[in-house]
Amino acid sequence: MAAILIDGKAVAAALRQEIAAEVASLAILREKPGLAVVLVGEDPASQVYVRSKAKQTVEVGMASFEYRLEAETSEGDLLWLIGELNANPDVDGILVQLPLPPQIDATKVLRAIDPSKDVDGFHPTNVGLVATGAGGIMPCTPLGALLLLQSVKTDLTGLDAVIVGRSNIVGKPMAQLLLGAGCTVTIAHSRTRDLPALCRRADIIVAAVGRPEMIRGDWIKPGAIVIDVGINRVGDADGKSRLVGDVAFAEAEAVAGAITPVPGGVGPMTIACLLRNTLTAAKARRELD
Ligand SMILES: Nc1nc(=O)c2c([nH]1)NC[C@@H]1CN(c3ccc(C(=O)N[C@@H](CCC(=O)O)C(=O)O)cc3)C=[N+]21
Repeated sequence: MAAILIDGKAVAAALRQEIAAEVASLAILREKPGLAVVLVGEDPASQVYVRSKAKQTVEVGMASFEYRLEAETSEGDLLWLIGELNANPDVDGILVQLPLPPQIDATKVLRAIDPSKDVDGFHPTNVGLVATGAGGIMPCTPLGALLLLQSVKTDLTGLDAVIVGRSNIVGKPMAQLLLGAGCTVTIAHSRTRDLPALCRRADIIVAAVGRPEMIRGDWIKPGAIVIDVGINRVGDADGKSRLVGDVAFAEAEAVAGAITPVPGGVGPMTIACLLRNTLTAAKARRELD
């Protein structure tokens, strides 16, 4: 039996519609929510993401503020801009696109963002609030992955989840969200012994390692739900490039119960969740929560 294909594009579009409706009703009473995106340097992939973030922000009825700074921008100048955005009442959410150039300490920059405007959920205050189940802003990619899981199975209680990858951006916060949803969570990484055997026990696999097609079909328990967070650009034999995930999709699809594609899986959800976090932050700042 072939796997259910989890359509991230469709789930994200439905989520954006809900957000747009709520933004419209909110905007009757108050200023519309605003999202500021800061890009340092000219990384082409980052430029594509920033452009689609701005477009979708406007589409749901929010204000979009874009800041494109040259690659040589100093840490001090970036910190100054963040101070301005923290103080600007039209800005509800601030996102500083990662990675940052080497002269800038990303940790320092992320800590400078007002936690109530930290729509990426990367500030230690939000990390701590989410980890203790005390609220806080959830990071967009793990939140999107969780919503995709719940789109095929509403109750995840008691399921064995294996997350492959231990990054602060995906692996660790994903573990917190799955714990919160009642899963038994294992975080695997490059030093894990016998990763294939560990994965074979999982009801849920979340792949977030950034290695093209590393997770093979025979690592997957029949019927398991597979969420592929990886976005890897690889060169084809004919010289063209294409996007693949961290999961060998064709093999995995034959075994899994449900699986996300790349592209069209977690990626679109990341942006939809960014908009959701911006709306949540805007409501909190307007004391409508
Ligand atoms: N502070 C910060 N927050 C981020 O959330 C953040 C970041 N920095 N730096 C870069 C990564 C990457 N990221 C993506 C968002 C959407 C897609 C996406 O929509 N991808 C499409 C395909 C896009 C394509 O064709 O290239 C898809 O998977 O279907 C991908 C990647 C957010 N990031």
